[in-house]
Amino acid sequence: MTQRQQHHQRNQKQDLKRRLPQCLIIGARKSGTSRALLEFLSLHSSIKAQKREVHFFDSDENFAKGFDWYRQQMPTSLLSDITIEKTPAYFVKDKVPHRVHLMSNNISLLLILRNPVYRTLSDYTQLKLSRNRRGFGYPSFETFAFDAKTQMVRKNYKAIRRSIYHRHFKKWLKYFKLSQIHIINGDNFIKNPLFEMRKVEKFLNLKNELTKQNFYLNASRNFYCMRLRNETTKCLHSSKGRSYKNLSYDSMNKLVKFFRGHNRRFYKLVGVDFNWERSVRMTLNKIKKHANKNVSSIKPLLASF
Ligand SMILES: Nc1ncnc2c1ncn2[C@@H]1O[C@H](COP(=O)(O)OS(=O)(=O)O)[C@@H](OP(=O)(O)O)[C@H]1O
Repeated sequence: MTQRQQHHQRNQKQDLKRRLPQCLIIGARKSGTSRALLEFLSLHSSIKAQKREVHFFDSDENFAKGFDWYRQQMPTSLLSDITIEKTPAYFVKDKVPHRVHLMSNNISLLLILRNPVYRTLSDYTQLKLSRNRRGFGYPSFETFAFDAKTQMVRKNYKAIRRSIYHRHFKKWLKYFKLSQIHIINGDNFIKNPLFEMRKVEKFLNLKNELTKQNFYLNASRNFYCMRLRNETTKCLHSSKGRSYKNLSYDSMNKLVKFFRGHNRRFYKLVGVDFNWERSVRMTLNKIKKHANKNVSSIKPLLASF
């Protein structure tokens, strides 16, 4: 090693510290935030990610511990790296945007959003399976989502409320410029992760490192998995990429109609039309073809049922 290289290595070591994140993945829950986006981003050599959800900004108890405590939760990084933390609950919790702004007003924010109908079903399925695992039964999706008397969509059901994106997004726009928030189309991200990851690299001013070699479509999972640097492969946990069971055409259609206006308001806020209704309508049309109008299993987008 030359003297210059030794000097450079010494400087780099001294530079290695725990730093507050310069980028946050703020959500949304069940959109690919927790694993897919963070794992795919971590393939980049300049990304230093805390893999655990720290829940700093949404928990009063953690926030009271202060920014220095938060910094200590981060992995070590070089000055040239980008430290990232993700907690999907950040997107929907009222206090969070202000608290993030107190830490940094020029932070970069990543928000991955799926079609709200699929996100809602995914949210319900997650809660149902976790109750079932503990040996409890769980009421049907319709019991939660539709008023027993009127059969109208219950906007206060948590899984629905979390999918009314414009309401949550408005709170972020009070503190941050639209240009600071990069929205990833979660449905596209499932189908073509490289395309979406390249846009993320650009947004974060990272050099373009990710290539098609990093991703491959796993036939049995019907989802993209990663090829790591040491030539091994890694898919996400089997709890990611589930099928949603037993939703009728009418229930699904009711959800599509409910979200129509909310989606339009969101498109207007961000200046992008995500065309969510079109993609879910394609699923609906497939369901219609089933004689009994019952969906035995939906696996959106990549797989057919
Ligand atoms: N490559 C790949 N492999 C597996 N799963 C993928 C992938 N890309 C995106 N997704 C989608 O990620 C959804 C889970 O989202 P999150 O990780 O944000 O869920 S959580 O909020 O942390 O529980 C998960 O939701 P479900 O399909 O409902 O299980 C997936 O649709």
